[in-house]
Amino acid sequence: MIAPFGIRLRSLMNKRGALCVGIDPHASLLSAWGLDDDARGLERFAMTCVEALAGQVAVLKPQSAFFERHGSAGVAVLERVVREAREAGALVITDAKRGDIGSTMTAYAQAYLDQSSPLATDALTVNPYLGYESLRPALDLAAAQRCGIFVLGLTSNPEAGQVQHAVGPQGGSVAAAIVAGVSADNAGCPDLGDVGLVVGATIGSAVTDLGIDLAASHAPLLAPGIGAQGAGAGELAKVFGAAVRNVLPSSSREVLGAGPSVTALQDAADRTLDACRAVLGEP
Ligand SMILES: O=C(O)c1cc(=O)[nH]c(=O)n1[C@@H]1O[C@H](COP(=O)(O)O)[C@@H](O)[C@H]1O
Repeated sequence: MIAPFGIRLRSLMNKRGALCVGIDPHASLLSAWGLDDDARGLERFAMTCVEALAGQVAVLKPQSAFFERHGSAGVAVLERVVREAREAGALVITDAKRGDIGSTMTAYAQAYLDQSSPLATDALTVNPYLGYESLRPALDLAAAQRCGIFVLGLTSNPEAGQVQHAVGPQGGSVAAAIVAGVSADNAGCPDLGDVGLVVGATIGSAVTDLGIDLAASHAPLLAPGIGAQGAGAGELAKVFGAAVRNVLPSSSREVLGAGPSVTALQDAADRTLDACRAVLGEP
């Protein structure tokens, strides 16, 4: 039987280095690559990313919205991207940030995590702000299918603190309550668990300010915000402190902007990985 997601992720981070490249086919990037903003351009763009990077980086993270905006033809491209990236040896996190009442969450979980679904992936980003327990159907199906879940914790957008830093009735922040839920689900894992957290590389001192112990959660820590949103590898040590070993830095636009040349994309990913390694150390 396939190993649980956290074990597969650690093993690939050790082998290929801790880097996730996001496949975010913005209209402006399609244009910069000389492609039309339609499903054919999308397919060319996304499959070039797969060709360049799926055999090289540990994780690829296609962002569903950029595929959905091309309708059913775009979703068909997403299916192909996820399938072929996995076949080429990368782990795939589908970034769809799903979140709904539990009964609907079951259907989202089946769409992405049931390994017989056309959209079957290794891990899914989810939004816990309907309450952590609303995610339970996805957490359960992920565990049964040896998949991962990445729960939004402290996101990289500037307005995130309005909700995530807010103090709840028990006196702790909303984000700390989400991290507590993740920690409970990963309890007993010796290293990385299957339930990750999304913590932006742009958030400065929020983790320490809110008294959050990320290392104790055993969560893989997906850290977007490297590059286009202004964070560099240098921010990682400051944001994550003792948890840096569990960080999976993520960059989309900065790497994608190097295309459409396959070798230029590979070099850009290598440069980002080298910069992160200088901070995170060798795995
Ligand atoms: O879940 C994410 O990946 C995510 C969380 C977050 O807090 N901030 C964030 O930017 N992202 C995603 O990361 C990608 C942005 O990457 P850049 O182009 O490198 O800025 C987009 O797909 C975002 O949806």
